[in-house]
Amino acid sequence: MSRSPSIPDRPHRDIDSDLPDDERLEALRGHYEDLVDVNDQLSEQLDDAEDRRERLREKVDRVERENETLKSSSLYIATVEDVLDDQVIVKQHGNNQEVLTDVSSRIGDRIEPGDRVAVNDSFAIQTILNTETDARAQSMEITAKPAVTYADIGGIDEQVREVREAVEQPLAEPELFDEVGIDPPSGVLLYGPPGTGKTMLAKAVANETDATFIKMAGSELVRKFIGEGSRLVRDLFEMARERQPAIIFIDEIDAIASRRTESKTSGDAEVQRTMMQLLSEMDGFEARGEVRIIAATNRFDMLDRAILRPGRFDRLIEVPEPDRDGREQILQIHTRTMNVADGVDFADLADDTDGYSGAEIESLATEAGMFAIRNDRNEVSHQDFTEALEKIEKDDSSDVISSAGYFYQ
Ligand SMILES: Nc1ncnc2c1ncn2[C@@H]1O[C@H](COP(=O)(O)OP(=O)(O)OP(=O)(O)O)[C@@H](O)[C@H]1O
Repeated sequence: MSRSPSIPDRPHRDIDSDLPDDERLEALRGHYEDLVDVNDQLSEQLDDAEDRRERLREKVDRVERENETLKSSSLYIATVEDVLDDQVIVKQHGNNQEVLTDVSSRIGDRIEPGDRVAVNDSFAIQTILNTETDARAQSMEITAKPAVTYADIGGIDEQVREVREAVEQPLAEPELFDEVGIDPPSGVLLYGPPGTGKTMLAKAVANETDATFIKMAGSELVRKFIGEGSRLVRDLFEMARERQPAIIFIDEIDAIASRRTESKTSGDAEVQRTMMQLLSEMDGFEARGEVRIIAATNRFDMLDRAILRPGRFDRLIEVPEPDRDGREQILQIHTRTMNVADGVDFADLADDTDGYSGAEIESLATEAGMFAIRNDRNEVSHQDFTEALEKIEKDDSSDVISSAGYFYQ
């Protein structure tokens, strides 16, 4: 930018009043010319200043437009690896590319190794991500005290008993384990077909022990938050420690802990890293602490055996499809708040729902209620249930039911 021109001195002339008139007139004319000269210089400077102002205004407009574009364009997520004097090393998520990038003083003063940042195409850091924008908050479901109780779970009494023993007791009566001198199971793995109550079981323990329920889905870890997996696993355990007593529930654990495949794509390496992080968190875990870990899968066959070693998921509980009595119990649970007619025969319906999971029985009850509404009744009859059954069978859900067994064998 050009430097500001100096303001010309004010013209000054001593005019002796004793001078003859013609000489005084000459001197005054000279002074007048000096003044006109200074005036011209000042007007020129004024024009220059206005030009400069105009150019600055254009520059501000351009910067504002660029700023708007930056705000609305996509940015990449990266983690700060190291902070140097006026540069930082960031590692882009997903491809793990490390880049040395300049950083403005506005951001540089606040940045620390480990921070998550948003970078643009040229890796310039645009912003430091705060917890609201953090994937950690989006990837976990956190409930202070879930509403599910053991009374809401039907047909899997033996599994409820086992879960209470392996998860609830160490939280509620840790002294029992201290006195006997044994460690409770580190992690509990629930396996079985979809919709059989695995998530309900984990929630019910949290309810019973007044523990915070923190759920993370394995599939989301590797599909939705690419490049974030191992960090999120670390965050998951950290969050559980902050909020203990807590139950960590990792659903679809097979997504991060499957047996290694032959292919060595970067996606596999990422999944592998996420699993290693999970194993290392579990290995460094205080078994008698106030955080319990439950995982669930309906692909037990696919699991990497490394996660089942002692000190990891060392208590396996199979949660099967409900048997006939179980189905009757579940039907009763899911019709508790429904206006059911006297003639509804739950034993009969239990016979007709062979192969149904708890979730499917719940949909059957809802569907029966829909039939009653469609027929302008506020009471649900036995026929509503049988029609609902026919509709569900027609929708071909039976194929899904019969294939479920194959998955978790
Ligand atoms: N044993 C059960 N007793 C009562 N309701 C059940 C039972 N099993 C499943 N349900 C109903 O089905 C819904 C889904 O069950 P839940 O999420 O616990 O299944 P899941 O085994 O975790 O399934 P997924 O493997 O698909 O995650 C529950 O909200 C509940 O309404």
